[in-house]
Amino acid sequence: MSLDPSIFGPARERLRSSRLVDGVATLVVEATGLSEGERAALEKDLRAVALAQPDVHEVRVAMTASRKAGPRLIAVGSGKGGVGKSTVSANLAIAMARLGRKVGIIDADIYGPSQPTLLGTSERPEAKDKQLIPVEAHGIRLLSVGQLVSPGHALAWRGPMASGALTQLVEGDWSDREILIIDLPPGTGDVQLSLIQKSRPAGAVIVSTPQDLALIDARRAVDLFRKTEVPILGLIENMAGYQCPNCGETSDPFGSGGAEAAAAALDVPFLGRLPLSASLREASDAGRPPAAGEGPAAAAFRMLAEAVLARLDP
Ligand SMILES: Nc1ncnc2c1ncn2[C@@H]1O[C@H](COP(=O)(O)OP(=O)(O)OP(=O)(O)O)[C@@H](O)[C@H]1O
Repeated sequence: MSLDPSIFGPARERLRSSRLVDGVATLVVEATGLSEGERAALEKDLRAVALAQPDVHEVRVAMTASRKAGPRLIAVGSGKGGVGKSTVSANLAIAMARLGRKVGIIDADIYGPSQPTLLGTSERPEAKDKQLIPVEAHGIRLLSVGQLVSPGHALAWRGPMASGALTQLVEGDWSDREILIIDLPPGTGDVQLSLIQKSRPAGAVIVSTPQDLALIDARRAVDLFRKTEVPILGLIENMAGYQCPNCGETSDPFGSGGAEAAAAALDVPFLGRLPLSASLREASDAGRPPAAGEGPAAAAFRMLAEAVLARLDP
């Protein structure tokens, strides 16, 4: 025997079967595309309706979801600008590629798209059947807002125009990629919110500097990802301590451990730190991402990449 689907109202659209045997109702529900929260709410509603039926003593709900093929997204965000989010995104992507992953990067920073500079490429993407084909650089693929507009113009964009362009980037031809890093615009406003809702990242990385102010901003980023139910893979502390250009030694003129403590207080994993380093900045500005080379910076990014991947696939 089965329950009459109409008792479930609009939720019946997701109901695939509703059997009733000896007072036990078994509901099979199609949950593709729903967030954890939406699934839980749907399950609660269905359960309540079924339990209210006279012959039902127990309800079992089975959720099924067809896994969408394609890359998994990792959003890299920061509460404010200038903390090194783009630098970290680019080098994480390259370090992951060097660990054998097929990686793409979406530069969604409408206020200052810097990935073409960081990756040293001025190539423009071609379009095939209205779909953008990402360009290749340092073993990864890239689509950037910066490739769609001339420098300095992105800033003037308003809501719908910006989100139209961002949709084009997200819907580019990423079919052969396993992982897509998305370099979000700095901050925690509406642009970030709608991009996260649209692209549904599998996880998020937050970049912060050790200064108190930036950590308050990191808290905002944490709140944004919690609100959108994106699992936070962890916090990366950037510009932590000062690396002497002569001897390579790192000192902590402003004290150390702030971000680690903040991560603990925010209840997010601490993924590691990168020192303030003149050579890192020079190489980045010149389009030579340190993660693509050898040396301490490459090793640091490799460790961060491993930490992120370990959280993504525990
Ligand atoms: N660890 C570091 N040591 C030295 N300089 C760094 C470090 N990380 C980033 N920078 C430099 O800081 C500047 C800002 O970095 P980046 O553009 O990556 O930050 P962002 O958070 O993405 O900024 P925006 O919000 O403006 O996009 C760049 O000049 C970059 O080279």
